[in-house]
Amino acid sequence: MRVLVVTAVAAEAEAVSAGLADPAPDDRPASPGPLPAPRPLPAARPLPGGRTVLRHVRAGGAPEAQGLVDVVAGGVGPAAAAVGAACALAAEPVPYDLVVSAGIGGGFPAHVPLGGLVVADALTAADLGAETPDGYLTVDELGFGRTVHLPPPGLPERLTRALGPAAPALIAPVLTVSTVTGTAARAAELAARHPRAAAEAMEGFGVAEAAAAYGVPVAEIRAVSNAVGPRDRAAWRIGEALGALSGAFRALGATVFLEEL
Ligand SMILES: O=C(O)c1cccc(C(=O)CC[C@H]2O[C@@H](n3cnc4c(=O)[nH]cnc43)[C@H](O)[C@@H]2O)c1
Repeated sequence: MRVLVVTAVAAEAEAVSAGLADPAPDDRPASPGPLPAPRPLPAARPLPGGRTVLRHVRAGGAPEAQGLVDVVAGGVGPAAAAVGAACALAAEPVPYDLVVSAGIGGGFPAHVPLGGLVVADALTAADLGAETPDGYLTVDELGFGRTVHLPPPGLPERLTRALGPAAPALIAPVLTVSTVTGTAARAAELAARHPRAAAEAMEGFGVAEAAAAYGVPVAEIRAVSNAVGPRDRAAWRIGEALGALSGAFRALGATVFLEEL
């Protein structure tokens, strides 16, 4: 497996990397072993915009057969994320098997608690469309573009199984927004339009657009740092969410990312 993980900010990339580099707990299924600590990509392949790739390689075998997870902080928002993901995809001579959008996110409290994990079964652009006198229209309804990318069938379930009971995750749509929801009215509007959505973040759909352009499957994993609703920055539990993100990638790095998906 060759996996590209795209986060928004460096703190998220470091949390993912820390999880990947951490030994798996004893009660996990036997695996070839944890991915070792990351090393920076060779300077010959820097990414534009000062983006850095953290590379985790499974030791042994020929270079082209090695399991590999690259982690890059692409930037905040769908546009930066799409650029970051596309640059990383373009820089890698051997194609990736999977691109994962990962990071912290807002959770819809009816579905997921703070610190909880969501594995997306749909990566949905929730504000890519037009307001009309008759309501909101998505770009698909307007007749151009798309607003939803889906992971391969069964992948969210396999990822969730690999997370295991220590890091239980909900499988549900994750919304991508360009503006963090900050009012109850906006939260209610999004929930009415996307009743199954469990989380919102700002990058998944952008990462998915880049992955689709390269013909690579996509997934999204979010650790909930705050509730979607009235803005209360003091109530954000960023440390807890980053810890949950590390835990998730600790489990995935020890098992599923080393196998065929
Ligand atoms: O301040 C910090 O220490 C810090 C550490 C890590 C990450 C952050 C971020 O602010 C990351 C921004 C990132 O988080 C996603 N996010 C989180 N909550 C929401 C939300 O309610 N609605 C939308 N997006 C959210 C988003 O993907 C941002 O890119 C700070």
